[in-house]
Amino acid sequence: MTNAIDITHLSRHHRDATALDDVTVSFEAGVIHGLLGRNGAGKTSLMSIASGQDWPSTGDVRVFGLRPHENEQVLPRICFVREDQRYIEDSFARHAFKAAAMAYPHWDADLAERLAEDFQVPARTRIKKMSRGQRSAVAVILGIASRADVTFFDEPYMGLDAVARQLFYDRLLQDYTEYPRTLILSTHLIDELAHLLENVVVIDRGRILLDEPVESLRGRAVTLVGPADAVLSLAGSRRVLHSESMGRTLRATVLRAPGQTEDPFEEQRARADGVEVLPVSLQQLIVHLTSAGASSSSSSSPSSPSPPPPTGPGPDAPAVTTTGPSSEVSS
Ligand SMILES: Nc1ncnc2c1ncn2[C@@H]1O[C@H](COP(=O)(O)OP(=O)(O)OP(=O)(O)O)[C@@H](O)[C@H]1O
Repeated sequence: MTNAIDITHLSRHHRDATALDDVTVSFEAGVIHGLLGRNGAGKTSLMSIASGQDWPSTGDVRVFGLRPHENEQVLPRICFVREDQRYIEDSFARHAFKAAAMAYPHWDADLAERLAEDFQVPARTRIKKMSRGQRSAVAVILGIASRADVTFFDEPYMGLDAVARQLFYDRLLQDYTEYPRTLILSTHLIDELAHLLENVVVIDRGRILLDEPVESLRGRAVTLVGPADAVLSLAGSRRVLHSESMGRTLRATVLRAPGQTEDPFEEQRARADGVEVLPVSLQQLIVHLTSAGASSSSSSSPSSPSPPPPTGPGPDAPAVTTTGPSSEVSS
Protein backbone atom coordinates (compact mmCIF):
# COMPACT_ATOMS: atom_id res chain seq x y z
CA MET A 1 0.00 0.00 0.00
CA THR A 2 1.42 3.38 -1.03
CA ASN A 3 0.12 6.60 0.41
CA ALA A 4 -0.40 9.59 -1.83
CA ILE A 5 -0.74 11.89 1.17
CA ASP A 6 0.55 11.66 4.72
CA ILE A 7 -0.60 14.25 7.21
CA THR A 8 0.93 14.27 10.68
CA HIS A 9 -0.17 16.29 13.71
CA LEU A 10 -1.55 19.01 11.48
CA SER A 11 -3.25 21.99 13.07
CA ARG A 12 -4.55 25.16 11.45
CA HIS A 13 -5.52 27.98 13.77
CA HIS A 14 -7.19 31.21 12.76
CA ARG A 15 -7.66 34.14 15.08
CA ASP A 16 -11.18 33.08 16.06
CA ALA A 17 -11.30 29.42 15.05
CA THR A 18 -9.32 26.22 15.00
CA ALA A 19 -10.00 24.71 11.59
CA LEU A 20 -7.81 21.62 12.11
CA ASP A 21 -6.77 20.23 15.46
CA ASP A 22 -3.85 17.78 15.54
CA VAL A 23 -4.94 15.81 12.48
CA THR A 24 -3.01 12.69 11.55
CA VAL A 25 -4.35 10.85 8.52
CA SER A 26 -3.13 9.25 5.29
CA PHE A 27 -4.79 8.89 1.90
CA GLU A 28 -3.87 5.72 0.05
CA ALA A 29 -2.79 6.17 -3.57
CA GLY A 30 -5.07 4.96 -6.38
CA VAL A 31 -8.22 5.14 -4.25
CA ILE A 32 -11.35 7.33 -4.33
CA HIS A 33 -11.72 8.87 -0.88
CA GLY A 34 -14.71 10.75 0.47
CA LEU A 35 -13.82 13.57 2.84
CA LEU A 36 -17.03 14.03 4.78
CA GLY A 37 -18.19 16.21 7.62
CA ARG A 38 -20.60 18.91 8.64
CA ASN A 39 -20.34 22.58 7.69
CA GLY A 40 -17.22 24.09 9.20
CA ALA A 41 -15.73 20.68 10.03
CA GLY A 42 -12.40 21.50 8.36
CA LYS A 43 -12.67 19.77 4.96
CA THR A 44 -11.65 22.77 2.83
CA SER A 45 -8.88 23.65 5.27
CA LEU A 46 -7.43 20.15 5.01
CA MET A 47 -7.61 20.10 1.20
CA SER A 48 -6.14 23.62 0.90
CA ILE A 49 -3.14 22.69 3.03
CA ALA A 50 -2.62 19.26 1.40
CA SER A 51 -2.66 20.93 -2.02
CA GLY A 52 -0.09 23.51 -0.94
CA GLN A 53 -2.54 26.44 -1.14
CA ASP A 54 -2.56 27.22 2.56
CA TRP A 55 0.00 26.77 5.30
CA PRO A 56 -0.41 24.72 8.44
CA SER A 57 0.03 26.38 11.83
CA THR A 58 1.85 23.25 13.01
CA GLY A 59 2.37 19.73 11.72
CA ASP A 60 3.55 18.14 8.51
CA VAL A 61 2.03 17.32 5.11
CA ARG A 62 3.68 15.11 2.50
CA VAL A 63 2.38 14.38 -0.97
CA PHE A 64 4.27 11.46 -2.48
CA GLY A 65 6.79 11.99 0.28
CA LEU A 66 7.36 15.68 -0.47
CA ARG A 67 6.16 18.88 1.16
CA PRO A 68 3.79 20.42 -1.40
CA HIS A 69 4.23 24.08 -0.54
CA GLU A 70 5.98 26.02 -3.31
CA ASN A 71 7.38 22.71 -4.53
CA GLU A 72 7.61 22.51 -8.33
CA GLN A 73 8.30 18.79 -8.13
CA VAL A 74 4.97 17.95 -6.61
CA LEU A 75 2.54 20.83 -7.38
CA PRO A 76 1.97 19.77 -11.04
CA ARG A 77 0.79 16.42 -9.67
CA ILE A 78 -1.96 18.05 -7.57
CA CYS A 79 -5.23 19.53 -8.80
CA PHE A 80 -7.65 21.25 -6.40
CA VAL A 81 -11.04 22.35 -7.73
CA ARG A 82 -13.63 24.05 -5.61
CA GLU A 83 -16.99 25.66 -6.03
CA ASP A 84 -15.62 29.20 -5.83
CA GLN A 85 -12.82 28.40 -8.27
CA ARG A 86 -10.96 31.55 -9.36
CA TYR A 87 -10.20 32.26 -13.02
CA ILE A 88 -8.21 34.87 -14.86
CA GLU A 89 -10.31 38.04 -15.19
CA ASP A 90 -12.61 38.02 -18.25
CA SER A 91 -11.51 34.56 -19.35
CA PHE A 92 -13.57 32.09 -21.37
CA ALA A 93 -13.62 28.33 -20.67
CA ARG A 94 -11.01 27.76 -23.39
CA HIS A 95 -8.58 30.07 -21.54
CA ALA A 96 -9.04 28.09 -18.33
CA PHE A 97 -8.38 24.88 -20.27
CA LYS A 98 -5.29 26.37 -21.92
CA ALA A 99 -3.90 27.40 -18.53
CA ALA A 100 -4.63 23.89 -17.20
CA ALA A 101 -2.77 22.38 -20.17
CA MET A 102 0.33 24.28 -19.07
CA ALA A 103 -0.09 23.43 -15.38
CA TYR A 104 -0.85 19.70 -15.60
CA PRO A 105 1.46 17.35 -17.50
CA HIS A 106 -1.28 14.73 -18.05
CA TRP A 107 -3.93 17.24 -19.20
CA ASP A 108 -6.18 15.72 -21.90
CA ALA A 109 -7.39 18.51 -24.17
CA ASP A 110 -9.66 16.24 -26.23
CA LEU A 111 -11.34 14.97 -23.10
CA ALA A 112 -11.86 18.55 -21.89
CA GLU A 113 -13.48 19.42 -25.23
CA ARG A 114 -15.76 16.37 -25.14
CA LEU A 115 -16.76 17.12 -21.56
CA ALA A 116 -17.47 20.76 -22.44
CA GLU A 117 -19.91 19.50 -25.08
CA ASP A 118 -21.47 16.97 -22.69
CA PHE A 119 -21.98 19.62 -20.00
CA GLN A 120 -23.03 22.20 -22.61
CA VAL A 121 -20.51 24.77 -21.45
CA PRO A 122 -21.10 27.92 -23.52
CA ALA A 123 -18.02 28.73 -25.60
CA ARG A 124 -18.88 32.40 -26.10
CA THR A 125 -19.68 33.39 -22.55
CA ARG A 126 -17.05 34.70 -20.16
CA ILE A 127 -16.75 32.44 -17.09
CA LYS A 128 -17.75 35.28 -14.75
CA LYS A 129 -20.98 35.73 -16.74
CA MET A 130 -21.85 32.02 -16.72
CA SER A 131 -24.61 30.57 -14.55
CA ARG A 132 -23.55 28.84 -11.32
CA GLY A 133 -24.08 25.43 -12.93
CA GLN A 134 -22.03 26.34 -16.00
CA ARG A 135 -19.17 27.55 -13.78
CA SER A 136 -19.40 24.31 -11.82
CA ALA A 137 -19.15 22.41 -15.10
CA VAL A 138 -15.94 24.27 -16.00
CA ALA A 139 -14.50 23.36 -12.58
CA VAL A 140 -15.34 19.66 -12.79
CA ILE A 141 -13.93 19.48 -16.32
CA LEU A 142 -10.66 20.93 -15.00
CA GLY A 143 -10.67 18.31 -12.25
CA ILE A 144 -11.30 15.37 -14.55
CA ALA A 145 -9.20 16.37 -17.57
CA SER A 146 -6.18 17.39 -15.46
CA ARG A 147 -5.65 13.68 -14.71
CA ALA A 148 -3.50 14.87 -11.83
CA ASP A 149 -2.10 12.12 -9.62
CA VAL A 150 -3.98 13.64 -6.70
CA THR A 151 -7.20 15.52 -7.40
CA PHE A 152 -9.27 17.24 -4.75
CA PHE A 153 -12.89 18.05 -5.56
CA ASP A 154 -14.16 20.43 -2.89
CA GLU A 155 -17.85 20.26 -3.82
CA PRO A 156 -17.47 21.98 -7.21
CA TYR A 157 -20.44 19.89 -8.38
CA MET A 158 -22.86 21.54 -5.92
CA GLY A 159 -23.91 24.03 -8.58
CA LEU A 160 -24.76 21.28 -11.08
CA ASP A 161 -28.35 20.12 -11.52
CA ALA A 162 -29.21 16.45 -10.87
CA VAL A 163 -28.70 15.41 -14.50
CA ALA A 164 -25.33 17.14 -14.75
CA ARG A 165 -24.22 15.70 -11.40
CA GLN A 166 -25.02 12.21 -12.67
CA LEU A 167 -23.01 12.96 -15.79
CA PHE A 168 -20.12 14.08 -13.60
CA TYR A 169 -20.22 10.88 -11.50
CA ASP A 170 -20.34 8.73 -14.67
CA ARG A 171 -17.56 10.54 -16.49
CA LEU A 172 -15.31 10.68 -13.44
CA LEU A 173 -15.70 6.96 -12.76
CA GLN A 174 -15.14 6.12 -16.42
CA ASP A 175 -11.94 8.17 -16.56
CA TYR A 176 -10.72 6.91 -13.18
CA THR A 177 -11.21 3.31 -14.31
CA GLU A 178 -9.05 4.00 -17.36
CA TYR A 179 -6.53 6.20 -15.54
CA PRO A 180 -6.45 5.20 -11.86
CA ARG A 181 -5.30 7.97 -9.55
CA THR A 182 -6.04 9.39 -6.11
CA LEU A 183 -9.30 11.28 -5.88
CA ILE A 184 -10.53 13.07 -2.77
CA LEU A 185 -14.08 14.31 -2.91
CA SER A 186 -15.97 16.31 -0.34
CA THR A 187 -19.74 16.41 -0.48
CA HIS A 188 -22.91 16.77 1.54
CA LEU A 189 -24.81 14.63 -1.01
CA ILE A 190 -23.28 11.48 0.39
CA ASP A 191 -25.73 8.91 -0.94
CA GLU A 192 -25.38 10.26 -4.48
CA LEU A 193 -21.63 9.80 -4.37
CA ALA A 194 -21.48 6.72 -2.15
CA HIS A 195 -21.18 4.27 -5.05
CA LEU A 196 -17.95 5.99 -6.13
CA LEU A 197 -16.24 6.00 -2.77
CA GLU A 198 -13.82 3.30 -1.67
CA ASN A 199 -12.71 4.92 1.57
CA VAL A 200 -14.22 7.55 3.84
CA VAL A 201 -12.52 10.01 6.12
CA VAL A 202 -14.93 11.79 8.42
CA ILE A 203 -13.81 15.02 9.98
CA ASP A 204 -15.65 16.68 12.82
CA ARG A 205 -14.74 20.01 14.40
CA GLY A 206 -11.21 19.81 13.07
CA ARG A 207 -10.54 16.24 14.19
CA ILE A 208 -10.62 12.92 12.37
CA LEU A 209 -13.63 10.96 13.55
CA LEU A 210 -13.30 7.98 11.27
CA ASP A 211 -11.06 6.66 8.47
CA GLU A 212 -12.22 3.39 6.96
CA PRO A 213 -12.99 1.54 3.72
CA VAL A 214 -16.65 2.04 2.82
CA GLU A 215 -17.41 -1.67 2.64
CA SER A 216 -16.03 -2.32 6.10
CA LEU A 217 -17.99 0.60 7.54
CA ARG A 218 -21.22 -0.49 5.89
CA GLY A 219 -20.71 -4.02 7.23
CA ARG A 220 -20.46 -2.72 10.79
CA ALA A 221 -23.75 -0.85 10.89
CA VAL A 222 -27.37 -1.97 10.88
CA THR A 223 -30.69 -0.55 11.97
CA LEU A 224 -32.77 -2.82 14.20
CA VAL A 225 -36.52 -2.23 14.40
CA GLY A 226 -38.84 -4.12 16.70
CA PRO A 227 -39.94 -4.63 20.31
CA ALA A 228 -37.63 -2.58 22.53
CA ASP A 229 -36.42 -5.45 24.71
CA ALA A 230 -35.63 -7.62 21.71
CA VAL A 231 -33.82 -4.77 19.92
CA LEU A 232 -31.71 -4.04 22.98
CA SER A 233 -30.87 -7.67 23.48
CA LEU A 234 -29.89 -8.01 19.82
CA ALA A 235 -27.85 -4.79 19.94
CA GLY A 236 -25.71 -6.50 22.57
CA SER A 237 -22.48 -4.65 23.18
CA ARG A 238 -22.65 -2.60 19.99
CA ARG A 239 -22.73 1.17 20.08
CA VAL A 240 -26.12 2.72 19.64
CA LEU A 241 -25.54 5.67 17.34
CA HIS A 242 -29.15 6.71 17.19
CA SER A 243 -32.44 5.43 18.50
CA GLU A 244 -36.07 6.41 18.28
CA SER A 245 -38.99 4.87 20.05
CA MET A 246 -42.51 4.84 18.72
CA GLY A 247 -44.81 3.37 21.31
CA ARG A 248 -43.32 -0.03 22.12
CA THR A 249 -41.26 -0.20 18.99
CA LEU A 250 -37.62 0.77 19.11
CA ARG A 251 -35.59 1.68 16.04
CA ALA A 252 -31.87 1.66 16.79
CA THR A 253 -28.92 2.18 14.50
CA VAL A 254 -26.03 0.22 15.96
CA LEU A 255 -22.37 -0.03 15.06
CA ARG A 256 -20.00 -2.87 15.78
CA ALA A 257 -16.59 -1.76 17.01
CA PRO A 258 -13.83 -2.25 14.42
CA GLY A 259 -12.67 -5.83 14.83
CA GLN A 260 -15.74 -6.91 16.82
CA THR A 261 -16.98 -10.13 15.22
CA GLU A 262 -20.28 -10.31 13.41
CA ASP A 263 -23.01 -12.58 14.82
CA PRO A 264 -23.67 -15.11 12.01
CA PHE A 265 -27.06 -15.95 13.54
CA GLU A 266 -28.24 -12.37 13.87
CA GLU A 267 -30.81 -12.59 11.06
CA GLN A 268 -32.23 -15.80 12.51
CA ARG A 269 -32.41 -14.46 16.06
CA ALA A 270 -33.92 -11.21 14.83
CA ARG A 271 -36.61 -12.99 12.85
CA ALA A 272 -37.50 -15.16 15.83
CA ASP A 273 -37.80 -12.03 18.05
CA GLY A 274 -39.81 -10.03 15.52
CA VAL A 275 -36.95 -7.60 14.80
CA GLU A 276 -36.21 -6.29 11.32
CA VAL A 277 -32.55 -5.86 10.39
CA LEU A 278 -32.18 -3.03 7.88
CA PRO A 279 -29.11 -1.75 6.05
CA VAL A 280 -27.87 1.74 6.87
CA SER A 281 -26.98 4.08 4.04
CA LEU A 282 -23.61 5.79 4.18
CA GLN A 283 -25.37 9.13 4.49
CA GLN A 284 -27.47 8.01 7.48
CA LEU A 285 -24.38 6.60 9.09
CA ILE A 286 -22.35 9.77 8.68
CA VAL A 287 -25.28 11.91 9.85
CA HIS A 288 -25.66 9.77 12.98
CA LEU A 289 -21.92 9.73 13.63
CA THR A 290 -21.45 13.46 13.22
CA SER A 291 -24.65 14.49 14.99
CA ALA A 292 -23.59 12.20 17.82
CA GLY A 293 -20.39 14.24 17.89
CA ALA A 294 -22.44 17.42 18.20
CA SER A 295 -24.24 16.37 21.36
CA SER A 296 -21.60 16.68 23.99
CA SER A 297 -23.14 14.87 26.92
CA SER A 298 -25.80 12.51 25.64
CA SER A 299 -24.12 9.20 25.32
CA SER A 300 -26.14 6.06 24.84
CA SER A 301 -25.03 2.58 25.47
CA PRO A 302 -27.17 -0.31 24.28
CA SER A 303 -28.56 -0.53 27.76
CA SER A 304 -29.55 3.13 27.93
CA PRO A 305 -31.00 4.34 24.64
CA SER A 306 -34.22 5.54 26.30
CA PRO A 307 -36.56 2.79 25.17
CA PRO A 308 -40.18 3.20 26.15
CA PRO A 309 -41.26 1.35 29.26
CA PRO A 310 -43.32 -1.76 28.55
CA THR A 311 -46.40 0.22 29.55
CA GLY A 312 -45.30 3.22 27.50
CA PRO A 313 -47.36 5.58 25.39
CA GLY A 314 -49.49 4.33 22.54
CA PRO A 315 -48.49 4.10 18.90
CA ASP A 316 -49.30 7.75 18.30
CA ALA A 317 -46.84 8.97 20.89
CA PRO A 318 -44.10 11.24 19.49
CA ALA A 319 -40.78 9.66 18.64
CA VAL A 320 -38.07 9.90 21.26
CA THR A 321 -34.67 10.46 19.78
CA THR A 322 -31.39 9.80 21.47
CA THR A 323 -27.96 10.11 20.11
CA GLY A 324 -24.98 7.93 20.72
CA PRO A 325 -21.33 8.34 21.50
CA SER A 326 -19.15 10.94 19.98
CA SER A 327 -16.24 9.32 18.28
CA GLU A 328 -15.28 6.26 16.34
CA VAL A 329 -11.84 5.98 14.90
CA SER A 330 -10.62 2.79 13.39
CA SER A 331 -7.18 1.91 12.27
N1 LIG B 1 -9.54 32.20 6.61
C1 LIG B 1 -10.22 31.87 7.71
N2 LIG B 1 -10.33 32.74 8.74
C2 LIG B 1 -10.99 32.39 9.87
N3 LIG B 1 -11.61 31.21 10.07
C3 LIG B 1 -11.52 30.32 9.07
C4 LIG B 1 -10.83 30.58 7.85
N4 LIG B 1 -10.93 29.49 7.05
C5 LIG B 1 -11.64 28.58 7.74
N5 LIG B 1 -11.99 29.08 8.94
C6 LIG B 1 -12.78 28.37 9.97
O1 LIG B 1 -12.29 27.07 10.09
C7 LIG B 1 -13.35 26.13 10.26
C8 LIG B 1 -13.29 25.08 9.16
O2 LIG B 1 -13.63 25.68 7.93
P1 LIG B 1 -13.63 24.86 6.56
O3 LIG B 1 -13.93 25.82 5.47
O4 LIG B 1 -12.37 24.10 6.47
O5 LIG B 1 -14.87 23.87 6.81
P2 LIG B 1 -15.63 22.89 5.77
O6 LIG B 1 -15.67 21.55 6.43
O7 LIG B 1 -14.99 22.97 4.43
O8 LIG B 1 -17.09 23.51 5.77
P3 LIG B 1 -18.25 23.54 4.63
O9 LIG B 1 -18.81 22.15 4.51
O10 LIG B 1 -19.25 24.49 5.23
O11 LIG B 1 -17.62 24.06 3.36
C9 LIG B 1 -14.64 26.95 10.26
O12 LIG B 1 -15.00 27.22 11.58
C10 LIG B 1 -14.24 28.23 9.55
O13 LIG B 1 -15.00 29.31 10.00
